[in-house]
Amino acid sequence: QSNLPKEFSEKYLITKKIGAGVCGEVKLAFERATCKKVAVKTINKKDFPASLGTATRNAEREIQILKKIDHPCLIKTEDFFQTDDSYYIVLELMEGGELFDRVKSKNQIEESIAKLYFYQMLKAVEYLHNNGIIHRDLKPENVLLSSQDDICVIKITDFNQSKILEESALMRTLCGTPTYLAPEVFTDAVTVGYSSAVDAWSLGVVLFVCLAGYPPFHPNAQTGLSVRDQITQGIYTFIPSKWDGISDDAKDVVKRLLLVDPNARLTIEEALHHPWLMDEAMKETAECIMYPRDSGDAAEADAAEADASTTKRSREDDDDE
Ligand SMILES: C/C(=N\NC(=N)NO)c1ccc(NC(=O)Nc2ccc(/C(C)=N/N/C(N)=N/O)cc2)cc1
Repeated sequence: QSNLPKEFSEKYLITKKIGAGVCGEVKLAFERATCKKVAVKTINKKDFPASLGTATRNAEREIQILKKIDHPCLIKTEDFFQTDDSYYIVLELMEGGELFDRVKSKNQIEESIAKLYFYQMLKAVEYLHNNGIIHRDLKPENVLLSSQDDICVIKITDFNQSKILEESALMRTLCGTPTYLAPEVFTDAVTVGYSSAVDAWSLGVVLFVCLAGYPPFHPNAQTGLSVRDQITQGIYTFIPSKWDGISDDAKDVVKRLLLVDPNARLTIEEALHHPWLMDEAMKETAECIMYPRDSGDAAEADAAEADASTTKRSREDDDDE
């Protein structure tokens, strides 16, 4: 137990390490008052001595984002603590662990399950983009599963790389008439910079890995190209043995997300309207697990239904007499 803040260790009992990240680890903890299991993500500030300022600013921004977001497929945080060398984020425990480990253990995820997870990821990222947030680090390690079952809620986590789209002077300039505007203002990296399309690309890679069990861009690809060149040239292979059993619609979504030109790439909105996602049964399942009617409402609704059917039956009996 490194030097945990006193009020933290009074409230939580930290037990074992359950996940490890680049800038910190995830531990299983119990809230002493309720014995409820939680996850605690530790973010070490000292790991970035050079850019201590950045790490602190990043963590502050991440905590600001974590407090603001509210969606069934985005991680919920319960508490925050910090010492001079670490941040402690207390989160809901996602019993199913990370999608990364699920894909590794299953090798390939069954197409209908991959579609259910992908639909939830799209809804979560749609919410982020509608709230001016770009995640920028979507990967299977940052997609958590709510249970060991295949059919479960997924939640996106780790907003360490996220950007909040603020109204900028440049954005205001670009809204005005560009009569006197120099060309480089339009083409300058800052203008073209990160857009929400980066998240669509990443989701394409995540979907590819879920369906095929191997990443589209990887070091020992037969291309002899570096991973960076494979990505910038959009060169990847659908290995037949892995993709033969997978539908053409699924392949088409991947192809349209892994387009190098961000303007040609599917947006999250467009992906949600792709034929592969026009699957009412899947959407019904997703809505049901994302927005469970709590037992009270459900019992009430069932009672009302039962009541209605008895009334109907008694009317029929009357008719029979
Ligand atoms: C149930 C279980 N394991 N079960 C077991 N018995 N394992 O032995 C389990 C549960 C959850 C996880 N992962 C998990 O919760 N990750 C995670 C990753 C990142 C972040 C955040 C906020 N990051 N923010 C930053 N700045 N990052 O750098 C939060 C959570 C792993 C295993």
